[in-house]
Amino acid sequence: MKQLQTKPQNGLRGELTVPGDKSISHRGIMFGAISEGRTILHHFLTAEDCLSTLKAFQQLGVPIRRDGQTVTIDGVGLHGLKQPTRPLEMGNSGTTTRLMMGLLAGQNFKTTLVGDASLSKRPMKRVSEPLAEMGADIETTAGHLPVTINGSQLHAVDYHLKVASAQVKSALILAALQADKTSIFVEKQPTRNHTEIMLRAFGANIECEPDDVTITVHPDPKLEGLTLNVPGDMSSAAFFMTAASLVPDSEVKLLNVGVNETRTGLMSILEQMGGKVSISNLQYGGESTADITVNSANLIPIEIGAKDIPAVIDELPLVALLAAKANGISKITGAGELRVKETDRIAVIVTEFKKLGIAIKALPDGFIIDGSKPWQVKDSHLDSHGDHRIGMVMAIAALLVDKPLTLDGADSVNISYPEFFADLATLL
Ligand SMILES: O=C(O)C1=C[C@@H](OP(=O)(O)O)[C@@H](O)[C@H](O)C1
Ligand SMILES: C=C(OP(=O)(O)O)C(=O)O
Repeated sequence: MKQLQTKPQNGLRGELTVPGDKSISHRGIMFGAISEGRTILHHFLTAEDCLSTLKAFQQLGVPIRRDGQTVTIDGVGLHGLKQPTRPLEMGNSGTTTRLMMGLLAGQNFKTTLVGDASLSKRPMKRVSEPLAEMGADIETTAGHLPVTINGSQLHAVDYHLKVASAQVKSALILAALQADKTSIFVEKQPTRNHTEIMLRAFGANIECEPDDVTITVHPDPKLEGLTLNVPGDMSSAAFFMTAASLVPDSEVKLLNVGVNETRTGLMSILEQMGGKVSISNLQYGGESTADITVNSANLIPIEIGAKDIPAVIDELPLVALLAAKANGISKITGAGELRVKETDRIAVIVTEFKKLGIAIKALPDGFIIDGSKPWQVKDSHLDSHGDHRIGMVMAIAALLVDKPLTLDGADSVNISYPEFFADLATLL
């Protein structure tokens, strides 16, 4: 049980470099592993989820060394992975599991993937079913982990995705690299596009149409290792962007954050709510970065729906917190995907916010929140429910409360942001 910092005396002030992007760190390991030659990742995210990916590829026979945040991968090529001697441990990481299902479906060996209790409850048919249309032979446990993948020759497909999910899309792209012909995928909605951007940088022939939802994948690319600086994770920066907006008298600058536009939903939402956000030092590239400065502001309520969700999917607990301090009623819909994350994030946000007396109501696919009502602590024992993002959002919420609060399961931050509490302390 951790004692949380409650209402700070002064505003939050300072500059921070947040850890490397989780999505890009996972992909850096995976794509480096299946390339020829050496890949070096700088500012790699050394959190549990990305370490699960790193260890899994070591078990697949890929030489990978890590020295702090620098990872060196001696790629074995698309056909050079080796059958592991035991099941691969996915830990808590949905991204590792789903992307690896796509990659391993086309290999010439059998693999079993296992995970922790939370991951073992998350749906895997969303990946195994479309992969089966490509000829993949995957056995799930009633749609969940453990999953056994009997690698086989895959064939090309023309497939319309049924869920707006970058993990499902990425699994299909990785399978399509190993198919007999060219595949075409059409997304329901644009989702984060790191797989497309990064695989192209490694040498894959992937075309993305201007409609942002149609992706053509040509098989059997020659992938070559490269050196990559992982940008700061927008999803981690988002905690401090929210905190700086809500704690009066704050100014926080977040350095070198990835601003890929499939990830900047929180910035647009904050702007629409009257937040004070500005960017500087914009560095264009495959994955652009910028410094983001946020000042405290009085916020107005917002309504967001399905089309807004993918670019802010992991930050929705923070949008709920912003709404809980806005001067009116906010509505978030189209976010049913939150129910199948590390926890049912709709249910746990409502449970935890109610402990602080926040006027929040669950919808099947979102929330209604009345931020005009004052908060009133009803239960001072907060709980992450083992979900890293819930633990961190409750730590930010605590900054707005003037009674002592504790957090159970604070260790869950190690999944995506082990330095979270230390970084927060530097701003106080
Ligand atoms: O592809 C990725 O790296 C991710 C995609 C998203 O999941 P879905 O694809 O399930 O939406 C996101 O929630 C997750 O944190 C990371
Ligand atoms: C949903 C998340 O990750 P994953 O799906 O990789 O477990 C997250 O980081 O919020």
